[in-house]
Amino acid sequence: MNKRENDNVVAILHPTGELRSAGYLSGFGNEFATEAIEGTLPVGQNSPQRVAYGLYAEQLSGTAFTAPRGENRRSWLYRIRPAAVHGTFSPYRQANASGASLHERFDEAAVSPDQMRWDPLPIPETPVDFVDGLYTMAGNGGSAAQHGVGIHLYAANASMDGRWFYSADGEWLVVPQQGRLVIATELGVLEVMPQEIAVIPRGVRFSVALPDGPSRGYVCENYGAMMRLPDLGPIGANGLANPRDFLTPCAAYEDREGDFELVAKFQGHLWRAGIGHSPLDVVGWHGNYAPYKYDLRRFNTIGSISFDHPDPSIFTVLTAPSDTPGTANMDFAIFPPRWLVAQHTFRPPWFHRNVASEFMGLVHGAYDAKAEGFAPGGCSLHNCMSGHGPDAATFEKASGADLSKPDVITDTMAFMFETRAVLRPTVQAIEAGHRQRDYQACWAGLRKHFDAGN
Ligand SMILES: O=C(O)Cc1cc(O)ccc1O
Ligand SMILES: [Fe+2]
Repeated sequence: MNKRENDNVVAILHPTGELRSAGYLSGFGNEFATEAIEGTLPVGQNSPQRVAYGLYAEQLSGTAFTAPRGENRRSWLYRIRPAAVHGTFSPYRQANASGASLHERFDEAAVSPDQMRWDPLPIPETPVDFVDGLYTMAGNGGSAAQHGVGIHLYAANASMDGRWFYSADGEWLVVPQQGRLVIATELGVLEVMPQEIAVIPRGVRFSVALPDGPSRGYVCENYGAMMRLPDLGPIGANGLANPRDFLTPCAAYEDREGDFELVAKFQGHLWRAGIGHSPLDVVGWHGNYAPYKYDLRRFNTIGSISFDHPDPSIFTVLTAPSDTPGTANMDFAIFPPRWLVAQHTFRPPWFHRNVASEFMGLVHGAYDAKAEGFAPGGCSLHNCMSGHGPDAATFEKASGADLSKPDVITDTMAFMFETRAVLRPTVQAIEAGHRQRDYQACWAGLRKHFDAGN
């Protein structure tokens, strides 16, 4: 058999021990086929008696075997050792000085209807990698219930070295805010910059390297049905996030042995097991269950060209359905640079209350509803029916703006994890030193303008 390395594979194992990107395949949820060594993938079947090059065949199922064809997600992996090969798991406690922890305990504090906001999570002063730097902010539902989300932040300054992580509890939407991430997964390597996102399916093992040093960002762990592109309705066949801009990595593997560690998130708890080899040993794979990345700057933003500010659903990048049609378990929406041209309209986001709950973050620049206090890396929580909207400074400015001219918002990238169920902040989030306890003051300056005679 011809054992030639695939020409598309730039480098498998970098001298520093890091896997490097071998390129990408384009499209959302496609049936992909990719091999780092030509001749790896069996032809016309999935599980031959003997796989090429002495590899093992292994199926990775992300949906029920019997899920309808349009929903069914699975991939076949051809690997050096099956995923079953590792030691026994014992409870794992994150190593960091700050006490930050990743968990699923959303019932430890009464959830108040207060609007809440936080400054960016401080970067650690001692070496902390992505796993040890994860910090759960809020969530609902859980892995046992298979619906809801966990919302986490990460702040890290060290690359994961000799260890890999996976979550059996949900898929991970990673939104870096500071620092590039090299996410080396079983199915290939994703390089993700701020203003890009990565999605790692439930169960896929990965490590995170930080080539730019101190890094920070957001994670939405989706316990429910997998995220997908929203339907476009009357928008038509194109627009918002276009499928071809989603990139899935080409196969890349390493054949590495040592005294390593596998960390799992399973039913809300972290576990560790010894593993004698790198689990990133998949030489080829095919299927439609795979990690992907997307550049948020490719989003085709659509808005009002007549009057009134549209509902933010127009900004949906990805949506994860619930059992109720039209009511998502979670939506991921962004607020990218755009023109504001609406006439006789208050152009920024309006004051509102929402049956859904809104967790917002800021990747870059400033957000058009908040003149001050919402910093890149910070976050806010506006829960079910809690009033919110532009702060007083934004209201005053926009109420007096000259609407004869279009206004362009540049240098911005805010986002929202919007959920059907109330987002319950964790005790560590409520008590955090970086929580802005005076957040409500941003609306206190909204003066009474009422004049019945006018
Ligand atoms: O609350 C927010 O800032 C998010 C938001 C933005 C918008 O343009 C319309 C509604 C909405 O909830
Ligand atoms: Fe809102």
